[in-house]
Amino acid sequence: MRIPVMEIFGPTIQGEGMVMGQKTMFVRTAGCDYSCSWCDSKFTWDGTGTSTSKQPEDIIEELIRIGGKAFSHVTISGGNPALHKGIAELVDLCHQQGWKVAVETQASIWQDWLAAIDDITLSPKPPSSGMSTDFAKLDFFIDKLQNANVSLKVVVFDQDDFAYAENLHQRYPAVPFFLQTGNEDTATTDDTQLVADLLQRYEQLIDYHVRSSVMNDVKVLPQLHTLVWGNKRGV
Ligand SMILES: C[S@@+](CC[C@H](N)C(=O)[O-])C[C@H]1O[C@@H](n2cnc3c(N)ncnc32)[C@H](O)[C@@H]1O
Ligand SMILES: Nc1nc2[nH]cc(C(=O)O)c2c(=O)[nH]1
Ligand code: SF4
Ligand SMILES: [Mg+2]
Repeated sequence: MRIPVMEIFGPTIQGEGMVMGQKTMFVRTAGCDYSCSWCDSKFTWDGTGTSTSKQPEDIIEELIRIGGKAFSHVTISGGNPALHKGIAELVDLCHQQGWKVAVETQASIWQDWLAAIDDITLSPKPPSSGMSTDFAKLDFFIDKLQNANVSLKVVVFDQDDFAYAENLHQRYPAVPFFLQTGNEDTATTDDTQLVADLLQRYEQLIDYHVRSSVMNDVKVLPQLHTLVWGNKRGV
């Protein structure tokens, strides 16, 4: 079954969340059921980008053509990869190659192939995104993935977002939890200014975190790839 693909790139490092620093290839799918105000990948859903419909076998071929033998891990992101049933086959083919597979999704649409993923990041959206969380759906995800390597990652822009994250962590205390700095300017090419702003936001987030009495087992991380490469695509 075909998958609409926006870009395939790597090897690079996973710049976010539970496996930050892991060398990985990326497959970025097209389309999203959300429209977050601050989405750093709007081109996957706002009509400004072009996708190509690809068979899973062709994606494997392209991964090998681009990455050679210099990787053992593939991250599927988007958009929302969970829009696409064809990813089941892609995951199987990656596993046959001996590669591990990670997925990034906002936990709004369930697919049975999610249970086969090695590193699953669920990233529910805080108030600043303009989206609202269906907690019944999220409960279903967490229940289905209770034996999987799953984590929650919340991007925080302000105090309301932090309060949302606190509430979420208290709802699922056993799930590894990551806070992530929000990038407010996803268009700028002034990397010096961007990095200064991001580090200031990271410090602000650490400040919320260390003062909270309910986030003691939570990890607070920057978006590493934006610190290294700014808003550049395909890294
Ligand atoms: C582009 S999304 C694609 C996967 C999926 N749609 C999701 O949101 O989880 C990948 C990750 O980037 C995060 N993200 C998007 N825009 C961001 C921004 N401006 N600053 C920081 N993180 C951002 C999302 O919250 C998500 O965790
Ligand atoms: N290096 C790097 N790490 C990432 N982690 C999550 C990403 C994403 O856009 O989903 C991403 C990305 O685009 N690049
Ligand atoms: S859910 Fe993810 S891809 Fe979709 S709009 Fe939000 S951040 Fe962007
Ligand atoms: Mg990204």
